[in-house]
Amino acid sequence: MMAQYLEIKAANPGSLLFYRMGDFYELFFEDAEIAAKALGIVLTRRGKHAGQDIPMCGVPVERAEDYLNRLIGQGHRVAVCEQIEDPAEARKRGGKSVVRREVVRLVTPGTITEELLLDPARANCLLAIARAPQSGGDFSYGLAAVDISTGAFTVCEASQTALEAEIARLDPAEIVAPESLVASPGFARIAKETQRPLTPLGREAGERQSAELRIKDYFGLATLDGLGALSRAEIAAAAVALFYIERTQFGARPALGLPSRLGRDAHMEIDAATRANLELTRTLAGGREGSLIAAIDRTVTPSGGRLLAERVSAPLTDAPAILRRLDAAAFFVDDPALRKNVRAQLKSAPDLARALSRLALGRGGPRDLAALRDGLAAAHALAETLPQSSAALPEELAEAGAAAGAADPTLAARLGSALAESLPLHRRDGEFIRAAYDGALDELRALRDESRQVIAALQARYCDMAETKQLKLKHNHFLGYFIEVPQAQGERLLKPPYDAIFAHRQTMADAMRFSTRELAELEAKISSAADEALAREQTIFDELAALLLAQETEIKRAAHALAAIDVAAGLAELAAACDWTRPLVDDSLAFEIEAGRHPVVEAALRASGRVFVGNDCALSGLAGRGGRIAVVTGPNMAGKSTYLRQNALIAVLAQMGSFVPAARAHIGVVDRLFSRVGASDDLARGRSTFMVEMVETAAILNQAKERSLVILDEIGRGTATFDGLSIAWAVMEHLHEKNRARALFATHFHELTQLAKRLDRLDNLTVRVTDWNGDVVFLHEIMAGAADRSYGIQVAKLAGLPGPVVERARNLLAEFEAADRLSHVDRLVADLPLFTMSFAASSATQAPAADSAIAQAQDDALGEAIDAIDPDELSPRAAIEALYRLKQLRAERR
Ligand SMILES: Nc1ncnc2c1ncn2[C@@H]1O[C@H](COP(=O)(O)OP(=O)(O)OP(=O)(O)O)[C@@H](O)[C@H]1O
Repeated sequence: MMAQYLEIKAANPGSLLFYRMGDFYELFFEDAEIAAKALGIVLTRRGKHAGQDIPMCGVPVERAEDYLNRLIGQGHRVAVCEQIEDPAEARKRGGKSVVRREVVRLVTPGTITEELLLDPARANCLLAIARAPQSGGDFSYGLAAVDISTGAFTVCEASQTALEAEIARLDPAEIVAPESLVASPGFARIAKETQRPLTPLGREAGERQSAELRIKDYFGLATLDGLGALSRAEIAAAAVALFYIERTQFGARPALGLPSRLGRDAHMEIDAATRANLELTRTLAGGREGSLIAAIDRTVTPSGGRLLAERVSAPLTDAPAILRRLDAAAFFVDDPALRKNVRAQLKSAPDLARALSRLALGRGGPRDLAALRDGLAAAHALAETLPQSSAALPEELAEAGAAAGAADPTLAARLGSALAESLPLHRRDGEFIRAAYDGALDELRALRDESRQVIAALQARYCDMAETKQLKLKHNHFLGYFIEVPQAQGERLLKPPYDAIFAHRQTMADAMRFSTRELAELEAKISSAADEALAREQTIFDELAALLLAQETEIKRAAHALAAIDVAAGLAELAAACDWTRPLVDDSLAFEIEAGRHPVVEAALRASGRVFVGNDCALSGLAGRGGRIAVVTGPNMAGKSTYLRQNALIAVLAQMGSFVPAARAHIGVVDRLFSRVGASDDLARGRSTFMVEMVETAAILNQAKERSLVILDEIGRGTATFDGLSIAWAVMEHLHEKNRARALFATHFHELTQLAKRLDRLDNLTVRVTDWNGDVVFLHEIMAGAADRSYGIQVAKLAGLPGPVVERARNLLAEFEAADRLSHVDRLVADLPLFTMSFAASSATQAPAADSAIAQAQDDALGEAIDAIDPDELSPRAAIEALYRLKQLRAERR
């Protein structure tokens, strides 16, 4: 057995091996040590290998999902190895034969389908990445995102700079990529930053020649033309995803939809840092509570919740598409009665897509059939309810309504008549088909049950025959049916004439057990009828599953339609309950918010009986001229960060197709959102607060454009005052002159407000506070102008700093203010050349540090170019071209 174990283990490196032995999955050697620690279960020893004890631990098969869940949650992968023959078969081959076993599945974070292992509110995305060289020496990355639990399959393409943001949008549970890509320095850095499990795949996964073939083969297509114009990188990524799925599922084929392509610019680009800062789908601490999604989620189905999360993560950039979604939400806002009705119907709709996927993988159970029964019934009911509205249905809902009714309406009824009232978890337990559904099954069950009744009646007869009233008929797994009598009676039955009828089976401490030929015959009849009934039920299960899978496309469409209706109705519910308004979204550079609020802070304040003060924001600009920048000054705790974030969130909400928390909002589509908010150390990655801040600021200055929205909170505060002020100053000039993005900039450097004198698209805003008996009172109102002072000392007093410290600080402040820092700044504003001029001068003479940064980038480019060459795949001509390119890169380096 150990030889077999070691062979299977060697064939599945990188995974913990769950080795099936009877009712347990056992783990051995290092696997046992890892699992025992991870699961908190007992580590034992069994036998010896190479003279050493073999560490071992095990988990019962019945509870394996629970343990798998915990292992996957901790980032492990598990190979599940089953017995694939009956132990009796093995015995026939000889006493020492080992039961045949095979790994039937690799369980990895990105390929799970079990309800217990999945988060109902989140998609479980497996992300495959591949890259293809482009003319000019750059690379293009293909990303294929597959959710096996629902069959969703999308592909898109990204440049090196956009790759990180795309990964953050997809929020994968696991990333897979060909080994050669994982080893390349540029990719390795990005992959590490994502902190997601990364699985490198062997050379065959990324082979370009076979990529198209793999996709055609999986989907039974003659050509890929029907999928739209997929790029080479996208085809490669899709093929990598399919390669990995086939490898982990061992022949079982998840019911995947055809890969659908997302245009490069279809979504607002939001990098990982901005997502984290704005707490879109989880808070900085990592939880859902307190995030934007938690504040706006009013959906009533798991798939609706997942679609909403997907939309929050990927706001659209196409104004007509945004309007379509807004129309759907507005329709439900305007018809509260219909909304209520629709939401009530949705509540009874279980997770159609996930149940269907489990069935397709052969992992479904009776409850998945029931989910399809209820889900399809709800879908048909909704398809009938929607058109009953008095107003015309908006396009999105009309399409969803039609899709909801697309699956064969007899399916739900068929399942309804087939399935029993209460259902077991596993199909192997049987008893899930209703009586009178299938004649053959009814007969087998009757045979089994009649024999059981005959047995029950036997007890009285055997009492007479054995001349005792103390005889009982019992059943256990080991003996089957047997007769039990007390010891003294048993002794009697061992003797004639009784021994001719009663055959001794077992002697217990105070009882004896017997059998009879009649009992054995009846037992055989029961068990064969029970076995046959169970087999018949399995056949019926397979027939029902096949019927459902034949309608796979229609059911998936219905599932998606339910989710879309749920999202629209949920957003309408939110808008109505919280008094949100429909934003005006177009292709201008507008950004006009009236009385905007922060959805999460407002909800928190409301919960404690306080009111959020709405604030306006005007950043509109003209194409070619760029948007406006607002510099917000004001005391600590006044509400600057809240104001900055709320405006970014309003843009996200509007572009995902939601109403917004404002009295009025006009937003010209934002194509990239950047935020640098709050300070957070990233010691795990070896970066200080200031370094993180500068890296994120650098990304913004290098990438923001006219259509971007930029939120900068207290840039430069993590270093010495004048360094910080100088950096903040230069950053603002760059934003105004070069990036020209719409931007909000909160700062404690009051000196920066002077810049409004020189930069025409810059406005100063401040948050109103009043001084009441020496204490600061926050009014949270944003108004034009600059703060006269920081009130830092008053806030420190509020926070409970000891009185003498506060007093001393007051005196020091008075002295510092006397030193008159401001007048110095006034001079600066008048004297310093504007950024554009200094920029022109400085780009002529590159600083040495910049030189070395460029050289470093060129080294990287050279390295990447070498990495991209796959000698086995090069034609002679491509080889020559590659050589020229390398020489050229080297020449540039000199
Ligand atoms: N518009 C508002 N209406 C009501 N309360 C608000 C509003 N804005 C902010 N607050 C309250 O003020 C608190 C502080 O806000 P915020 O963190 O935005 O201040 P800040 O000016 O950025 O402070 P600091 O400069 O110290 O970072 C919030 O937690 C919230 O309770």
